[in-house]
Amino acid sequence: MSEILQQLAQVLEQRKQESADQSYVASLYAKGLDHILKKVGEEATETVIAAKGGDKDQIVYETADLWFHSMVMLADQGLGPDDVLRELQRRFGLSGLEEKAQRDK
Ligand SMILES: N=c1c2ncn([C@@H]3O[C@H](COP(=O)(O)OP(=O)(O)OP(=O)(O)O)[C@@H](O)[C@H]3O)c2ncn1[C@@H]1O[C@H](COP(=O)(O)O)[C@@H](O)[C@H]1O
Repeated sequence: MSEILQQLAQVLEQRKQESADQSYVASLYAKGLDHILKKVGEEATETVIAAKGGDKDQIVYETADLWFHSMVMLADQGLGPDDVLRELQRRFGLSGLEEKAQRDK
């Protein structure tokens, strides 16, 4: 399933060469990092509201918007889904409580 993340990441890279009036992603790059971060914040808020509402379809829809805009932010910063997946892999099996205890030492 993570194949779609790789495919989307490729499209996001290609959109760096395209014009803002032909592509929504290119228009986000053209508006700059602050605008992309504003979209990430908006989509995060909409995801929270959807989860409070409890409608499963709406939660999936808003989370997809949040993941998509987060991926645009990563691409803008020269990063991609592999970087985040590697970090999740590194954490896998390490209890959040243990990790916090190590950090607080
Ligand atoms: N997955 C997405 C995707 N998810 C959401 N969106 C867009 O993100 C926007 C969501 O923002 P809002 O809900 O705030 O709607 P809005 O008011 O129109 O947005 P703003 O004008 O405020 O930015 C909508 O325009 C959606 O169409 C996406 N746009 C593109 N993609 C992927 O990116 C690819 C490249 O897109 P283009 O660059 O547009 O060709 C597409 O083929 C898709 O795979």
